[in-house]
Amino acid sequence: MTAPGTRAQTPAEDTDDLDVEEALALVREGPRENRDDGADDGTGRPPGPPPQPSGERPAERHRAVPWPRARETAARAARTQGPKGTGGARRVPVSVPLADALGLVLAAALDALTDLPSFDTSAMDGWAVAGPGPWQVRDEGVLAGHAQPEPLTDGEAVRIATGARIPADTTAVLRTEHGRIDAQGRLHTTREMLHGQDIRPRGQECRIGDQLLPVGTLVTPAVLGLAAAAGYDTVTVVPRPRAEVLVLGDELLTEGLPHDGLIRDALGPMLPSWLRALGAEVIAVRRIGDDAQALRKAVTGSKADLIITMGGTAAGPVDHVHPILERIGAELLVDGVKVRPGHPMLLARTKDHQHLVGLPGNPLAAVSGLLTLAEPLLRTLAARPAPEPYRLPLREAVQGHPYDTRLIPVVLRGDHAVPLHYNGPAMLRGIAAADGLAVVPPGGARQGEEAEVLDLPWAAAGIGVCFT
Ligand SMILES: Nc1nc2c(c(=O)[nH]1)N[C@H]1C(S)=C(S)[C@@H](COP(=O)(O)OP(=O)(O)OC[C@H]3O[C@@H](n4cnc5c(N)ncnc54)[C@H](O)[C@@H]3O)O[C@H]1N2
Ligand code: MOO
Repeated sequence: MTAPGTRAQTPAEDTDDLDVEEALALVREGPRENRDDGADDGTGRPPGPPPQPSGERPAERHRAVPWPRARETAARAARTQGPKGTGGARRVPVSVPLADALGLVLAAALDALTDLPSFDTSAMDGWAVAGPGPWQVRDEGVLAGHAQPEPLTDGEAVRIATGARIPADTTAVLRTEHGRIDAQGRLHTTREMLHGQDIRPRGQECRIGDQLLPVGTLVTPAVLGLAAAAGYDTVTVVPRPRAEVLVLGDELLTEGLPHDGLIRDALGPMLPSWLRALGAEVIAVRRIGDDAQALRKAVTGSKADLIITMGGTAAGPVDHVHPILERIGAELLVDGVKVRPGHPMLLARTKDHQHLVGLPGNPLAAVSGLLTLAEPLLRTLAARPAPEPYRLPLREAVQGHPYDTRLIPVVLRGDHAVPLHYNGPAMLRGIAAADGLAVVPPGGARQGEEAEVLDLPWAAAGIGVCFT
């Protein structure tokens, strides 16, 4: 690996960060016409037969789908009949207390349960007055939250607080700063007054039964506030999809320093909170090791909507994910994706209303799988709106993979995406500092060229907001 100081001047290719397989694929880049399997890679370039990069199962290149198609497949897999307006989400709506609704999506329209305001109310601190001044001021004032005050008679005024009920026959509210009391105790206005001034009439914002927000609205803090104001204690929402995480690999330690060929599990601490940020409820995290029977039992016994496995997707002696899926008769919907890192990722339907996303074990490859397959699937299950795609110019050139999309950690600086180094499949150093991932098409991107950017859930929303 090159010392960090020498990297600043280099384009964000980092061939030295690539695994052997990726690096070989790069040097073996053939002419575009010699592309592999005839599949559309979303670039509009003509397909052709592939060279076989080393370390790849031959059959995999034929099954691997282009990155955009993998995302569409994952979104579609979750789409069946669901509440109208929720984009086909299949979950049965639930009623939850407002405190638990943040980040969920409304499965029933938010119709006002009351007029808002529900009574004529003062918009300002001052005096409620009746008729033209000067006015005789009552001794007793009117505060917010109190019972209906006595009606005013013409020429009478009463001290009133913002939000208090307006006495019957009030013609206007005079603000404190616009009134003057003379020596006889009479109230005068220092400004011209309009009839109805600073009175919020009942129903000004909505009438009972008005639709305030449609089905499909994401529940934000502001939506919670509106729902409360409109009289709701609970709202009807699409429930969080339930996710179960299966951590594979005998080499993983849960604490302490790596030793004797054992390494720290980096995905166990990362995935559950990331899944929650993507809208899931994580119902279990199980450590399976490299035990095929335990994996089978965990998969067949799971009650989750989405099972996520981490590791074991490739063709090694203890890579049990493919064999187990085959044995239980799961339907492979995506078996390899033309994306680096992460190409061995997979998506399977394990049974009705249950899917499994197999993330590769290399940590950045797992992130790639999470954003490529789990994100669209969870988003559709949760009926969340798809993020609006956006593109930014790259501050540095990024060398591409010859045939596959690359996902490169970037920080956003001004109007540019700055590619980060340490973006190799086994590295988390780049992504831990990143605001997003740039989507670099096959063949790469020049300096200044625009690339799509996938936001990381916490980059825009703030860490406290997105992990609810
Ligand atoms: N013959 C082939 N070998 C490999 C291929 C291939 O296509 N053919 N693909 C390579 C690529 S690319 C990747 S990515 C990995 C994917 O491998 P698996 O999904 O089977 O993952 P493992 O072999 O279990 O682990 C790979 C790597 O990641 C480490 N790992 C696993 N889990 C964790 C974790 N929770 N925290 C931190 N690190 C983890 C594991 O120790 C390995 O070093 O396969 C290549 N090989
Ligand atoms: O190239 Mo793998 O998919 O390490 O990421």
